[in-house]
Amino acid sequence: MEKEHLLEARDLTFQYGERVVFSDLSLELEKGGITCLLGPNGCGKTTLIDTLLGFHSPVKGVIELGGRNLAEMKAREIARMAAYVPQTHEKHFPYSVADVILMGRTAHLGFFQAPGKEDREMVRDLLEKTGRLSLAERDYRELSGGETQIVLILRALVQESPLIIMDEPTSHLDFKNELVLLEMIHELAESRNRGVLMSTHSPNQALFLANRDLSVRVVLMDESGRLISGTPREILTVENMASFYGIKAVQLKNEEGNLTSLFPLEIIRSQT
Ligand SMILES: Nc1ncnc2c1ncn2[C@@H]1O[C@H](COP(=O)(O)OP(=O)(O)OP(=O)(O)O)[C@@H](O)[C@H]1O
Repeated sequence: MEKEHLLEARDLTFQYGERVVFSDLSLELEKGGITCLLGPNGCGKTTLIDTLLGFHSPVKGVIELGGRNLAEMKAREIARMAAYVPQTHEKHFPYSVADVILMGRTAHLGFFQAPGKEDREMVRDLLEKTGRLSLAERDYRELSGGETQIVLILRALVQESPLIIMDEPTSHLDFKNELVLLEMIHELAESRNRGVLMSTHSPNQALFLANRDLSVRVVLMDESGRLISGTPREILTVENMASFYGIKAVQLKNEEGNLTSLFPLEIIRSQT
């Protein structure tokens, strides 16, 4: 059966001035599929995400979102197709948490239309369902890093777009909330057929999702513009950890022999 692409990037090249961050990169994101973007600090994960969302223009290549050329789409059209959870978020105004989440509904409203009762109920239901109702009236500016991240994820969920793109969504989350988010991603992909792209520093998250029978792909980048992609088992090898991160890692497997995690042991120091 032909897979349904939500996003297709072909031969993308991006550079800041003279510095090429990635070149001739191709990527497809499908309904029900999860793509984990991994790579060392500064390799270009955020830059790639920003390019896929139209915040940066590639110097070469084409991005199609929902079958349309991204370069010709308006911000509101992009937001209906793809929700975005940023890594950082400026907090200038004294909005309540409920109001910040409500902003996720903007893509569905007319130009001068205010959110209605149904939109507010949707936000309330989501806060209740996720056990965060106590946050609803808090001043968004006063939230901790982890609470902010949760609110930005909830804002993306009410946007109800077929694709969700998250930039290191677990960077501030505690052990339990990391699992809560992974369960949410699982539900989004499996039950709601959404596509998910997330950058992460934890290869184990890709393995966690893949071991739950989801369609998971890993894209591994490095600072020299090298990029490989495949299933978590194909990409998360000891050899690739040495080659892309310069570390010696061990693979841990469960009783069934499935790879469950990678553990970094030591830095590989050159012999010279
Ligand atoms: N606006 C900019 N102008 C010039 N160079 C930039 C700009 N933003 C990022 N860079 C550089 O581009 C490279 C890729 O940065 P990017 O933030 O995409 O990496 P990353 O993989 O997301 O990093 P991290 O894992 O640390 O979040 C880095 O070398 C960074 O210093």
